[in-house]
Amino acid sequence: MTSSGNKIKVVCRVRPFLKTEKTDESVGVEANNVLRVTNPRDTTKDVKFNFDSCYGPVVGQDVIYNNDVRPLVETIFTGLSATVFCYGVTGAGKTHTIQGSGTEPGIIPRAMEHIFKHQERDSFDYDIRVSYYEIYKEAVFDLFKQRDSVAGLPIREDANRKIFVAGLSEKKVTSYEQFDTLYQKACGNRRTASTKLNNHSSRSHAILTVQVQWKDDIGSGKTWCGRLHLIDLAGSEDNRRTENGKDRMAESSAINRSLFVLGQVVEALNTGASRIPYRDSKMTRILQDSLGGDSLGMMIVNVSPGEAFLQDTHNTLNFATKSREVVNKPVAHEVVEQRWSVSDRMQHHRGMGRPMRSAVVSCASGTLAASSAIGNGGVKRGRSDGLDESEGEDLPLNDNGAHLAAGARRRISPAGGLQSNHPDAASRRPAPQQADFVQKVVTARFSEMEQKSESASNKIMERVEQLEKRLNGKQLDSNAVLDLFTPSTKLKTSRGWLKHARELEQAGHLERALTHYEEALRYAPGLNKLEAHITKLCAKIRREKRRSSINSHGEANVIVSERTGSAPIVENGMLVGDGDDFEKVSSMWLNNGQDESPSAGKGKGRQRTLASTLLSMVAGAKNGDKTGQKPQQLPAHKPLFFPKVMAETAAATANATAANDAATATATTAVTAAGKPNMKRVRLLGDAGKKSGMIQNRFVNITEGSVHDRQRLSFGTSSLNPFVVGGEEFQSDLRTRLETKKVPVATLRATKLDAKSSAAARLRRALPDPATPEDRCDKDFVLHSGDEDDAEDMLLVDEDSRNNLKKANPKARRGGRVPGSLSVRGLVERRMAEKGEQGDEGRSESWGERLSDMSASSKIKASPSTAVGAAEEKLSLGQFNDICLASAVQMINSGEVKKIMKLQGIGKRRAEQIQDSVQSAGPISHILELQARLQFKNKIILGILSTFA
Ligand SMILES: Nc1ncnc2c1ncn2[C@@H]1O[C@H](COP(=O)(O)OP(=O)(O)OP(=O)(O)O)[C@@H](O)[C@H]1O
Repeated sequence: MTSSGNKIKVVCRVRPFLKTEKTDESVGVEANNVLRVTNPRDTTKDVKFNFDSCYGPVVGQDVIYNNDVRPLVETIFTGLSATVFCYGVTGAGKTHTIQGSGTEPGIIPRAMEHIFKHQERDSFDYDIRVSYYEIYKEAVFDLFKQRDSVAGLPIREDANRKIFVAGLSEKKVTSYEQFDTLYQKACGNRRTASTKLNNHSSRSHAILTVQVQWKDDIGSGKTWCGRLHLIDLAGSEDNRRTENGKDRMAESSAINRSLFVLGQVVEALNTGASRIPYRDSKMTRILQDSLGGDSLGMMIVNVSPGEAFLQDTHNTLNFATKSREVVNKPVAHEVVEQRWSVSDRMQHHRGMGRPMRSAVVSCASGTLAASSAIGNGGVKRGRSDGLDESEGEDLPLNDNGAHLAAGARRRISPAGGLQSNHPDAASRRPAPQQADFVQKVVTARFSEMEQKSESASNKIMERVEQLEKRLNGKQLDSNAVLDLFTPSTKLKTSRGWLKHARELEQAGHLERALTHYEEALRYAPGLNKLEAHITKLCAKIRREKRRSSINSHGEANVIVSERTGSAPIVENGMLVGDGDDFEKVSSMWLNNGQDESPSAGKGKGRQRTLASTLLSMVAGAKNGDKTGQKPQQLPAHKPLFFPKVMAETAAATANATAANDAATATATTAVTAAGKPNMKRVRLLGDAGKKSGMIQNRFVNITEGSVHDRQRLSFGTSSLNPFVVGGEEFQSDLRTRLETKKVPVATLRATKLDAKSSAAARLRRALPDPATPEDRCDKDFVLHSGDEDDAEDMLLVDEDSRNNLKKANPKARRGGRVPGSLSVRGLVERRMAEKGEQGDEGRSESWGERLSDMSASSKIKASPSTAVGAAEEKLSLGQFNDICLASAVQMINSGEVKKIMKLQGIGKRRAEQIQDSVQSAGPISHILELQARLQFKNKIILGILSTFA
């Protein structure tokens, strides 16, 4: 016994070899308390284990009982609680030890006999009650009731934090015979099955609780209550050896899990952990008082002999050794008359009838005086299980798991009933001379408790009243409900959400996990770790979304993130914000414009133009548009990636009569630049010099839908590639990054030339052999930049490569398009050439007309559904290219209402509207417009948009 409590007593028992087993010397008892076991890792060596007692195979049931269990049973007559549990792997002899057989009765029958004999000897009037239940697959079942008719019973905690099984039947027993009848019947209800390792294997943990209650009518007049828990744990199983089928496996995993938790509880108790995981399994919850609680605890470790079980034996003994360190603080329990408890009040308030009126108060064992007992008036209930009166009286438990006893009154000397051999028994035995002192302590504690519970009760009542008022006034929102929860309920709820969140996260459902985590935080605000995890998870979700939406040009498609944010957030160089960020974004641009250095006067102008465009876009979006459609609601809870905002701006500027080319170009360029995860490009826009201007002109052409400069126009490749945007600083930065290979390979790879293109292959051959695939990507990227001049301007091609390029592609020298660049324009040309037509290179021809022309070409027109399918497939593979674009546009232009309906998941009328809208104008601007106005969700549309924007 330590100064602060009692260590759990650990007793080891080795069962004899069974007839079917091969005998050996691997396990043996060396002394009364030393067990020798062959080391499973090195069978030439032995390992020795020390326990309070060790019993070999020939030791009978009576020896163990009399030596170790009897003293513990005696302690219940001092108002203490005691627990004996058998632990070990399957087939090690737990049931034999605790239950025994007809010829060799185990601890339960011996303890009951002992209790009744004690009663006979004693002049006290003991009220003895038993309950017997099992935990099968994490559900509690009453073994005194028929298995089929009962559902799992809940485990609860009473006002004194005592664990009890709610609704469990309790039988009053007055003789051993009466108990035995009940017990034998109940044993038949227990789940057992035959496994390879045990013909009669227990599939559940079984707990018999004996409660002994008496009243001291001579001394203090108090009622005392002692309890004995006798537990047969199910054995841990190695399923490879048991060869369990599906049903047995399910049982086995529940058994193993609860035993694992038991191990964790012991570990936590030994290491002084702040949280002891009692609640992680029903079994540990029930054993809570016996493990580090206020019961006296004894563990019987059952081991099987023989080499075949060496590893199991070793594990069991290691666990048992650890368990020896667990310290309990036993207290004696007094049953007191109690006023209405908090839960009683609540019950009454809810109209659930009268509360019970007794409670158990614990007293530290060292200070408690022994009390004589006289039964008081009891609360009886009619029989519910068909048993006759002689079989035991069935009484309900109150919230505290206590009963009022009934019976005659007799006198006994306080210590008279104690015949303990237990070394600590004397010290725990209450001293009569301390009775007054104890009485005072108990009274003081009780009145303190009463006050506390009174004030808690009042608070709860107040809350309930508030809740009712609000419910009547229908003012209840979820936060109000939250207010009404007690802190512990909040914590429990939070834990529930957390548990689900973790499961979801593990299963890869990140977004659902996130909402669950957020719920958990709502119930338990201020959990820093949780907050940090949520932030991390958000970032992960965004990253994954971005990754999955990189198109073939390495550009991020328009991404709709589910996270909201009050301000634009820069993450990985990408701006993320919610719908309300329109103004913020525009003002940011405006500020940028104002902040431009004098050397970037032009840039400043552009920035301002862009800002005002954005503002007009915002106004347009908020006030509705010319078409008389309903004002568009900016998605409050659908945050937008920055590029989308920019894309909408581009659409607005393209359609606005007041918008000029410069504004359009700036907006479009900005869109492109913003679409890349490098905000430097955006900042550098103001510095863009001649080159930037040239590029802008291209955008003007593209956005306006006319072809000014065919030779320079190359859709979806270099012209739209943000890498070409920017001034010297950006370019040199890019070059450095390329040299150090820090440019994401995916980005570069996405711009790879079509391998089937012979022209591309020719060019590739002309270049020095790239050492790595990444290198090749670099080169391809360069080659695809449009022409040799562009490549040079971008500083991405070294001198040699440039010369090779010139040699391989004489056209490039003249500023012609690089062969193999499969642009839409190229396709148009090709189709026209096939048809024997000369393309009109005049400025008057609109891009829309050309695209329609192209759509009319047989290959694409032949099968619109195939084209759309191909587009979708390409998109899903991240290979969106010009052909996809053309196909998709063609599909929309072809006016297949049903297809639009299907793709957009919208109604027929809406689809017709879209079709009309598309048909009445050039495709590109309208795709953008539709995107902005109608909020297309389809990935093809988003793909198209990102290609243009
Ligand atoms: N001390 C003993 N003396 C004689 N026979 C024993 C002893 N201990 C165990 N046995 C026998 O060993 C076999 C397995 O014992 P038991 O069923 O008690 O194991 P268990 O640990 O309860 O297994 P499970 O966890 O699978 O229920 C039984 O046939 C039992 O009679």
